[in-house]
Amino acid sequence: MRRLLPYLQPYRTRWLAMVFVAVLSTVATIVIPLMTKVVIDGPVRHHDRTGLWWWGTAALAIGMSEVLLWIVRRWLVARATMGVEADIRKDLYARMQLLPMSFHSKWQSGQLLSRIMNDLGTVRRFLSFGALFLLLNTIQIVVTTLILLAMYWPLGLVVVVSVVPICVTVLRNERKFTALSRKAQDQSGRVATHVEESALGLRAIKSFGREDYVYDRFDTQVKELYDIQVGKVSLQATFWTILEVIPNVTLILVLGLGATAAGQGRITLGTLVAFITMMLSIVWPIASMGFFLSMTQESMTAADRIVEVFDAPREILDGAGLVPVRGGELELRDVGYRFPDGEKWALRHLDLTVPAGQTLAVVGTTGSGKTVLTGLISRLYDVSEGQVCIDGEDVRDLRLDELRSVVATAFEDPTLFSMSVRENLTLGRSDATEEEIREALQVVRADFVDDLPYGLDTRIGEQGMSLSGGQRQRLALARAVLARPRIIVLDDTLSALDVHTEALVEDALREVLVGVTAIVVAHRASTVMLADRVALLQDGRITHVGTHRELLRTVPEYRYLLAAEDETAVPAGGAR
Ligand SMILES: Nc1ncnc2c1ncn2[C@@H]1O[C@H](COP(=O)(O)OP(=O)(O)OP(=O)(O)O)[C@@H](O)[C@H]1O
Repeated sequence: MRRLLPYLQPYRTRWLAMVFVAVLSTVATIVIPLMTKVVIDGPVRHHDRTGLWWWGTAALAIGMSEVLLWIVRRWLVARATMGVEADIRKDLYARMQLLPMSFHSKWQSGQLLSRIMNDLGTVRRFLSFGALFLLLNTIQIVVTTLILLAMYWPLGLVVVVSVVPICVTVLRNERKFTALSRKAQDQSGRVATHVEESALGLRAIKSFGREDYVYDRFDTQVKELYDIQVGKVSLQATFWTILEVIPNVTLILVLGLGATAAGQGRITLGTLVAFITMMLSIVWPIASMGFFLSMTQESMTAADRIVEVFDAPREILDGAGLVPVRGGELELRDVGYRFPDGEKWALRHLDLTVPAGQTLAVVGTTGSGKTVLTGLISRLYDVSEGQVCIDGEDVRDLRLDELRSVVATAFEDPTLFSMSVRENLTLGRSDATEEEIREALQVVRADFVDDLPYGLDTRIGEQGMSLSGGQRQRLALARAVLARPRIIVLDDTLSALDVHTEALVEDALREVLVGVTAIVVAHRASTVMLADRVALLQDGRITHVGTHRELLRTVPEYRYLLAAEDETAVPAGGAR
């Protein structure tokens, strides 16, 4: 929580104004019973009508100003804390964008969602009224108790003694409650993950008719959340009850002892009335402390969860250098990569050079490390050993924004965002002209865009679901082409296209690849033909590099991998 407090800094004037106004209204709350004492022991006792009017009017004025102060406080609350929530949320989001792929593959997306939405809301509620009431209630309880002690110490002592079991209860339950809060927050993250996954994977669930199975799993998760919440409420119920009962029992004692003392003339009637009124005025602050203390604990665990995201190591740090303005030669020097938790090397001892303007195809069995290799170029992952260099500069020494504007990647599984086709396309280059967008669409043969209801301005659904796999791949490819990179990385980007569309896109790509350094992950001979050379990746190692013809002639594994192409040739030959 302390770590999040600096976010209050820009709003400190409003926040302090809010606290000041609230403290003033608490002062009014405390003063009114004191006035009662003065009225009873003064004007009422002495039948002084004028004095009664004066004091009555003064009490009314203080009461009215208390109301006004409450209104002002409520008005200030939103202004003081909504901004804090928005600022933390923006920073948290920015942080999530900076965190490496290894972080995102470890963390469930629902956990991030629940932290950025629920936990932040909890912290904001605490900052806007939880912390405030904790402070106000404490001030009110302490000041009132001191006044009570000063008015008639034996009765004041009764009030002080009654605070002891309250403190004991709070301390005893605090740790249990904190643990339960954390459990509940983590579990609600898991529930959010489940909802998100099943919404995204609805097609697979429906096609296998496994709605019941998914529902049962969800039910188990929700039941667990329910049990934790009920546990939390039971615990709260115990200590809230104690906090409710103790001040009321104390009140009964004060009434009895106070009446006796007044009867014996040890205190005035005014003191007794003021005493009881003041005692009544702290019943709610004491009783509500349970609520505000649990709110504090909840928001502290929520703040912990938020800070965990801020504290996750960035790993992939910005370099200082600019990408040299040269052709874009790409070089892998003894590169190795191992996933942080992985035992096996995904890639090892990779030595490759792609001269500027040339295209290298990477062919390999599934799981051989092709995608990992493509991710190393734009530093989605950092090499575990060796170096990836562009024009002789280690990519880790370059500024990330520079690097990523020079290298464009299109993935096999294209991600399109819930925005217009145009916005999706210009993600890598926001200043692209209409003509350039059209050219890029022409390269990938995405004529279907003109048939969309609003053309380029059509908003495509979540993850572009309203488009076919091949259409999505072509848009992702157009996005990479439009970025006009010096180095283009295509990770099996044509896999979802039919043979004819693929051939058309390849023809156009051939033109795009002129003058651009490219790495093209390929499964089909026709795509391999785009490249000047081919590298065969086997089990994380490059075993052969050469032209397509050379490898076809000399490497049986390579022939085997592209065998599907030969088979497609057979029926054609057979038909002839
Ligand atoms: N996040 C991860 N953590 C640990 N291992 C991973 C992770 N992602 C991938 N791997 C492993 O790394 C290896 C290489 O994966 P990669 O995705 O690069 O294969 P690929 O050659 O692109 O396969 P495909 O052709 O099927 O896409 C695989 O053995 C895979 O299981």
